[in-house]
Amino acid sequence: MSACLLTLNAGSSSLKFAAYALRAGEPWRLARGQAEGLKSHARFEARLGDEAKQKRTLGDGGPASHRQALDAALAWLGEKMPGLEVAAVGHRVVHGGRFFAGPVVVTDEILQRLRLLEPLAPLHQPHNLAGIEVARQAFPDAVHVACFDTAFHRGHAFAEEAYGLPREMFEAGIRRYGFHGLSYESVMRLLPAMAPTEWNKRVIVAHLGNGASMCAIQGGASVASTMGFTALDGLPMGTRCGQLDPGVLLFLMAQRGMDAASLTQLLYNECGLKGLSGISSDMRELEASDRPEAQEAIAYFVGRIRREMGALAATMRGVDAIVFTGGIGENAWRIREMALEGAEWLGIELDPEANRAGGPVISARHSRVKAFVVKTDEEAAIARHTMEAAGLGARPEPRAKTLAGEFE
Ligand SMILES: Nc1ncnc2c1ncn2[C@@H]1O[C@H](COP(=O)(O)OP(=O)(O)O)[C@@H](O)[C@H]1O
Ligand SMILES: CC(=O)OP(=O)(O)O
Ligand SMILES: [Mg+2]
Repeated sequence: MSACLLTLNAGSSSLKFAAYALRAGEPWRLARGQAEGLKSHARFEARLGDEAKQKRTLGDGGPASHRQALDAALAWLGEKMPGLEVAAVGHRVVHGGRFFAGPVVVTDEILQRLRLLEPLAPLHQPHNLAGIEVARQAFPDAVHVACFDTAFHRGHAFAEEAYGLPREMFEAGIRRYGFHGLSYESVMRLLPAMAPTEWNKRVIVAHLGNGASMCAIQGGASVASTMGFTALDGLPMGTRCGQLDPGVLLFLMAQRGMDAASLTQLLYNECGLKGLSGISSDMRELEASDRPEAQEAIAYFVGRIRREMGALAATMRGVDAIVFTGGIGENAWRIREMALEGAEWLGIELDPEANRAGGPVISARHSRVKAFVVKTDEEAAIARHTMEAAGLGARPEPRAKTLAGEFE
């Protein structure tokens, strides 16, 4: 088998992977798979070429670790693609901090720098970096490339990047970074074919997965994100709180004696859909439940999407297209319907039938603002960056900005 490229994408509830052939400057997908539902009911599914998808539970069908998921992915690749010659591995790394504004070839020194950011993305960064370590051992001759979720947002204006904190803290790197950048890049690559006149005007993309954020994109560039310094801010998520009054944290510390470790556990693992419903972090389980707590959790999730839609539209002085993506955004038509209910004031009118059918166009024909469902392909974004950074494609090396580390 000729040389190929692998991608690894550890999300907070999933591990997605793919294998690509290297053809004429573009990655050509050979196989893809994922372990998902890692926090509730872990399942593994994968497909080689046009073969039927293979599906099974992972472990005992309850929660599973990212390490179990990675072992299953590498075992499946070894079995289905024997003699696989891996020239490069592209890794999704959620936080690039101030250090990295573009993809970078991984070295020991870079790994060390990325480890400093683990406290800023505890649900992701440790798994991203563990994936790099395991893959470097499994494929020692391959070039390993880190591709960052934060990179797409690095051009924000000061007013979008800063918090209302003393200036010295901004300079020290305490600022809004934004995440899900690889997903937004992937959506923006697919959107021109669907929205030839709108894609480079004012677009709001809602990435609704286990992690969830929204992004204002103008002229093809990110101008604002609902996520900030960490992937806790903005929308509520599977187990994360979303936007929160910092006074709540002061109260919990002073009155309930909570420390950094217990607050980290609370805010990252026990809040959001799971905390509000007391049932599950998984939207499918909440949609299937008739308990009022499940419906209230969904109402809170949708209400915050509506608020952020208004806020991002205000940032861009209007909106021309809205896009839903991510596990929930692509599959949950009820959530899209609720999120766009009453959005005529913004110029958005839904076509309920098209929305139920899954789009890709879900706005009514006469709607001034167009609405779409776009299937994100973070793996393809990682593969393209990796080809370039590893020098395997036709295009030149991307700029990789390395700055001094404030968190050291
Ligand atoms: N058919 C569906 N209907 C409703 N929600 C769905 C559906 N399929 C997936 N989801 C939801 O998508 C979320 C996972 O999104 P995903 O983007 O795969 O996760 P991650 O953020 O870990 O990458 C879960 O809340 C899951 O319930
Ligand atoms: C940044 C983030 O929240 O990612 P995910 O949605 O994959 O958990
Ligand atoms: Mg994800």
